[in-house]
Amino acid sequence: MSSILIQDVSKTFETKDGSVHALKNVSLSIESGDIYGIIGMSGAGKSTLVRCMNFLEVPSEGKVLIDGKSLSEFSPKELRKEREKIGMIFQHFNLLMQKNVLENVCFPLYIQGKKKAEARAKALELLEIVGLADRAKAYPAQLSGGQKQRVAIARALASDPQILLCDEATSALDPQTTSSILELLQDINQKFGITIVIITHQMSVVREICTHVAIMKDGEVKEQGLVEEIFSHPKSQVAKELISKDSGNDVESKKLTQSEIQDGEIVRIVFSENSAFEPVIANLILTFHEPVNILKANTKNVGGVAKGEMILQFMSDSTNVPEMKKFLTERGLEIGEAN
Ligand SMILES: Nc1ncnc2c1ncn2[C@@H]1O[C@H](COP(=O)(O)OP(=O)(O)OP(=O)(O)O)[C@@H](O)[C@H]1O
Repeated sequence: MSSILIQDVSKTFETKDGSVHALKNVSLSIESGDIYGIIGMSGAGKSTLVRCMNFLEVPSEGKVLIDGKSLSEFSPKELRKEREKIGMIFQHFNLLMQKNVLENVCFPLYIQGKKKAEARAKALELLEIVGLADRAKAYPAQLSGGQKQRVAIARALASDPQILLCDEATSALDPQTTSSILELLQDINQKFGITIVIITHQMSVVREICTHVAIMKDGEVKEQGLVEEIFSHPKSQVAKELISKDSGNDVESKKLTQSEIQDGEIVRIVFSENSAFEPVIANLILTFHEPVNILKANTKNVGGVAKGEMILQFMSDSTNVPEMKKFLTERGLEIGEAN
């Protein structure tokens, strides 16, 4: 397992049209075993940041430390060795189209100096792990996008990496295939303890598997922390925007018109990491035998638990409101005033 520490990293590209400040004083701490999401819109600096993590891009300023060792202090030979610890997968898979699946996975093993038989045995083991052992003889052109990404993952695992960097690895895939690739990445993280960094522009990818997230805009990290915490209490404007654009809303945001709103008390409830794993609102209604208006709901399924917020309105003549609020707080929901 390996940790990555990014300290005050800036990266400036000099172009004929002037300087491009792709990263501005970025600091991140990715712990061993994390699945860490880096999210932001196009041009935010995500790819540049992830390329700095293995020094494919050398920062203009600041340090990158892997397991406490600064990459800038390595000799070119040591850096090559260190890079073997860091696998990478990409949006367009980058497979060798003239080679079959088995030979694609063998390729990094040959570069490490492994003999053909040994390389093939290991490649087959890896293909087994990614669920493609039966396609070893196929060529990339004969595979679906999801299968190609599985081959790329097997190839990335060939050098027994401790870190796997995934640059928009699911962006070219449909939602169902995306989920199956994310499941595979989660499996790999758990089975082999590999630290995974996922670059994406889709919040749904972050909430499906990431433990932590950094939200980038204009070369800066605007917000970072635990995924659950950021989904429950986004602070930055960009986090709020990304969460509201997340197409995976389990409950559609619905605003009732003024005429539909009666004059009962209105509260804002927040589902957080402490919230109960149960259909809380349904149980509230069943327990108190009275209706509750859901004026607005913006909840999402984060790792199987509801996260987000709702605006609720109690019946205007209800005498149960204090007890109903108690019911909600006992289930780990936060209650505040709706504004
Ligand atoms: N080699 C380069 N030379 C000049 N400018 C670059 C270079 N690489 C990246 N940039 C610029 O740096 C900024 C950040 O780019 P980067 O690719 O890191 O963003 P991103 O968030 O990964 O975007 P995308 O999702 O579109 O790939 C952009 O303005 C980009 O044009």
